[in-house]
Amino acid sequence: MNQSKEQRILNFVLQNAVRGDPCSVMDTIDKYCSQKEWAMNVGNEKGLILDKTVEEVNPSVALELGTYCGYSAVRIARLLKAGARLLTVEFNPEFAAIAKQMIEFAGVQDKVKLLEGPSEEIIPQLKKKYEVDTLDFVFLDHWKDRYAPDTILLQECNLLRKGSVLLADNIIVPGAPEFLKYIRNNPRFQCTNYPSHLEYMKVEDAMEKAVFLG
Ligand SMILES: CCCNc1ncnc2c1ncn2[C@@H]1O[C@H](/C=C/CNC(=O)c2cc(-c3ccc(F)cc3)cc(O)c2O)[C@H](C)[C@H]1O
Ligand SMILES: [Mg+2]
Repeated sequence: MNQSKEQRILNFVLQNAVRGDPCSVMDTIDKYCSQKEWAMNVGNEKGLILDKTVEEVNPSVALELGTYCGYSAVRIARLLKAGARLLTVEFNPEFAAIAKQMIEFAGVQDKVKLLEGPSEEIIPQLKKKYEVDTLDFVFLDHWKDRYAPDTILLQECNLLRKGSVLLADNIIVPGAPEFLKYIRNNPRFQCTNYPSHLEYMKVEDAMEKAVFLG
């Protein structure tokens, strides 16, 4: 059976990146996806906005919704302090398997826990099953129509505290209109928009940061 694009990306990393070097893994994925096959990794331009936000928050517990190939999991995990952890959620078994290998090759597996399943099932389990008190940082990059319901679910599950930071990808392309409407009209969130470009393209995109005010 012929390989998937995601398998080709992983193979390119395994053959060309430096094992144990997260930046080498990120650069190799970006090289492949800009020169050979486009893929929906957050990429290096929006990745810098992600980096700055993670460094600013310096989270002890971070959550990512939508692991895909693991590019942003590697990107986030490389910046985490000793003892901090990233929980990343992916419901497609093929992508979860690829991301697991990507995360291990990058050498950040000790900081990352990949949770396989749909976010609407995993989020309510975070406190009891995954020993989470509250989340310091959440990166939303899964199906765009799920950003708003999952943000509501995070609140219902008492997983946000005063100062928790949400960062959402793809505010312009593909767009997350319901999320924007919800978060920008909600007095419990302080929102900031970060204009950028779609990964590997000259198309405008943006990220939205939303700080929970408690
Ligand atoms: C219902 C279950 C919800 N719960 C879930 N629970 C767990 N995992 C979930 C859930 N919902 C989805 N996932 C996983 O997350 C990933 C999904 C990621 C989705 N990302 C996009 O669609 C996108 C598109 C473009 C784009 C831009 C321009 C174009 F022309 C084409 C494409 C660019 C971008 O940066 C993008 O992030 C992964 C594929 C999928 O299995
Ligand atoms: Mg995205």
